[in-house]
Amino acid sequence: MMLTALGLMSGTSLDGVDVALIETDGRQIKAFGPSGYRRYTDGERSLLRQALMEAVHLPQRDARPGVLREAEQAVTRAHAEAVATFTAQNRISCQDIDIVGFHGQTVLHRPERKLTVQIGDGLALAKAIHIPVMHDFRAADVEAGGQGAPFVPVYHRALAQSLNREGPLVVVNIGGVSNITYIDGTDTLIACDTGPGNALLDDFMYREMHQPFDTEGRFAAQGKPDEAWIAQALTLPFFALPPPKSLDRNDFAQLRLGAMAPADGAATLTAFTAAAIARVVPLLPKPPKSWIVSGGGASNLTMLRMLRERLAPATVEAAQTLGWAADAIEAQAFGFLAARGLKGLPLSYPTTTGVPIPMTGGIIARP
Ligand SMILES: Nc1ncnc2c1ncn2[C@@H]1O[C@H](COP(=O)(O)OP(=O)(O)OP(=O)(O)O)[C@@H](O)[C@H]1O
Ligand SMILES: CC(=O)N[C@H]1[C@@H]2OC[C@@H](O2)[C@@H](O)[C@@H]1O[C@H](C)C(=O)O
Repeated sequence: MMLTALGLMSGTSLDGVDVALIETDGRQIKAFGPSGYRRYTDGERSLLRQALMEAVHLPQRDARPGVLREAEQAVTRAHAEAVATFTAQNRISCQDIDIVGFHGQTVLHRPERKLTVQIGDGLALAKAIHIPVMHDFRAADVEAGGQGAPFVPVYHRALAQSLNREGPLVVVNIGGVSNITYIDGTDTLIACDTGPGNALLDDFMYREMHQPFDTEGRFAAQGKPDEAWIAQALTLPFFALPPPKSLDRNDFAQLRLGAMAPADGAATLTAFTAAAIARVVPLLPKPPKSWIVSGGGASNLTMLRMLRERLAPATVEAAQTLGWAADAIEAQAFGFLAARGLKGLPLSYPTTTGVPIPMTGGIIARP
């Protein structure tokens, strides 16, 4: 049975809430609906930054000490507003939506402690928007011993079905953190986080240039990467680990650039993300022939150029050039995952998160 699912994603970049509608049976994509975006206000973003700092000491998934309670309420409210605006603008009635997939905001990811925390109140959201809400997608996976991330691979596989690209094909999502899905035409999906995405660069741009990000990579284009710094950073043990593996947004936040001009700093961090993605190639069964780049990083032209240099002779294409809605893919994915969760289909596999057996997940809250 086809479902109309609305996906809501608030990623590690802390920029805002992506909204996307999708028609799917959880296996195939029947149609894409519209997508939308609700930016976090400066106040919300600084509350979320405080919540990330406070979450470092969280003992368990449902604890909400200090500012975390207030941050959770803000996340829920922002999502409710995002849905209200989206449905009004697109003249969609809440009765037309079967399920909402609500990722929430990750504030801590420590799978080795069986702990991954996404704040956002599923029940309060369901009551506010009058639609059933699926949430807590990652909990069952980490509880069973999986990494709890990445979860978009099943959706990347569904998207890739419509493509005619020479395999193996990799879809790489460059958000706050980067992750890949390796698809070789067999049933086996291989996936992992690869290292930084835009988060280090965003934090650097904010500190040095008082800008939220490096628009189209124009600033980094004026600088020169410090290859010795990148080679040193790539000696961190994470990069040599085989997939599956996952990261917390702030796992590399302690890395410090040496003294260099700001443009060289931006170039170095952009090249570090590209080099960390390329570092995964020897850890895959075969070298990929085609790469498709999604997430906000696909809008960074310097990032795309650096990826092409490091992945040649493989082809590198931005998802939007294939007609995919690069910025909406993760929101679509959580709509798709909600449909899968409703049907009890696996959300994660031993080869995507390291969970011992294919695992369904998500908790449903009804209005
Ligand atoms: N026009 C642009 N030019 C350069 N970079 C951009 C542009 N638009 C977005 N970005 C980058 O993409 C980031 C947002 O990416 P995205 O929305 O994919 O992240 P996310 O969903 O929060 O992260 P994650 O996938 O880690 O959950 C911004 O913070 C910025 O670094
Ligand atoms: C714990 C968590 O929220 N991880 C995010 C983060 O952002 C990118 C990368 O790290 C990925 O592993 C994941 O998000 C995507 C949507 C995923 O699960 O596939």
